[in-house]
Amino acid sequence: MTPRTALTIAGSDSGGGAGIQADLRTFFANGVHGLVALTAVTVQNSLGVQGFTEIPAEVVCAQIKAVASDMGVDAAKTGMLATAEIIRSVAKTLDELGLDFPLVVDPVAASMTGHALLREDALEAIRTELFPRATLITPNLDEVRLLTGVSVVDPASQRTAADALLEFGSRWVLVKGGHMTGTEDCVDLLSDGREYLELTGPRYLTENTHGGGDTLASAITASLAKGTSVPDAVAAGKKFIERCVAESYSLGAGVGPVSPFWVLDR
Ligand SMILES: Nc1ncnc2c1ncn2[C@@H]1O[C@H](COP(=O)(O)OP(=O)(O)O)[C@@H](O)[C@H]1O
Ligand SMILES: Cc1ncc(COP(=O)(O)O)c(N)n1
Repeated sequence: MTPRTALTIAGSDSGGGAGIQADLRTFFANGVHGLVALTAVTVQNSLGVQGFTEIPAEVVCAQIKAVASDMGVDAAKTGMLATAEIIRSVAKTLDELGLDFPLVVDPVAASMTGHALLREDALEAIRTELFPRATLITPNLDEVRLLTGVSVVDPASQRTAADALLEFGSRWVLVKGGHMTGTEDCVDLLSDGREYLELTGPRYLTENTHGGGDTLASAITASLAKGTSVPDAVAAGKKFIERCVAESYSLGAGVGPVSPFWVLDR
């Protein structure tokens, strides 16, 4: 049977733990066919990002159009978008395609090692060009602070942040709580402004969470590609990432990747 398709518009991680590498293995693990529009080539390993080169915006858009016109896209996600020009061109291309599929926007600004993955002022372009077109946005707490100025430290400020982010025009927001310190559990808050759903899971004691945000967003995108509702897709994604964090591993001298290998024993 032909599987559903999910498109990732994102950068390559030479270390294989984040970016399109994480997206493709997550799509595979969740039974959807992965399509790719590459935005940038990063030079990175477990210690950080040494640099990146962006792909010309017209080539990014040509990749999207090539797969959409021939194979069809059931859901899409964006990760590292590198420049404001790429962001504006992707938004225009999605409009030209009619955007008749769910879009998950992970507003990736920097790697977890603190290295910029966006040229200056490009986060503002994600906010104005992509958030209004998004079914769901999935910022982490650093991105929440950059986008809204809200520092999330507890459930009340997480809710304030969700409300502030929804003002930017996405249908749903997931405020990820992985970086909330001093909490026993990892709580992500999903909201559309009417419902506020807390997704709570254990916090595993590991430093090896490289690629966690990409893996969560692509697991959600895979479920959306199969026609699942946003709350159910996010709940399934949270369960998936939890297991990937639990089974993460050390590789290199720095931060190791989350791991979807457990699906092979399912
Ligand atoms: N130590 C951990 N144990 C369990 N789940 C985690 C852990 N760290 C992050 N997560 C989960 O992984 C996902 C990614 O979260 P987060 O770390 O906040 O974002 P990002 O990877 O984009 O920085 C979230 O669902 C979060 O709850
Ligand atoms: C190409 C690419 N995309 C995304 C990330 C973010 O992942 P993380 O926050 O785990 O470093 C990354 N490091 N590289």
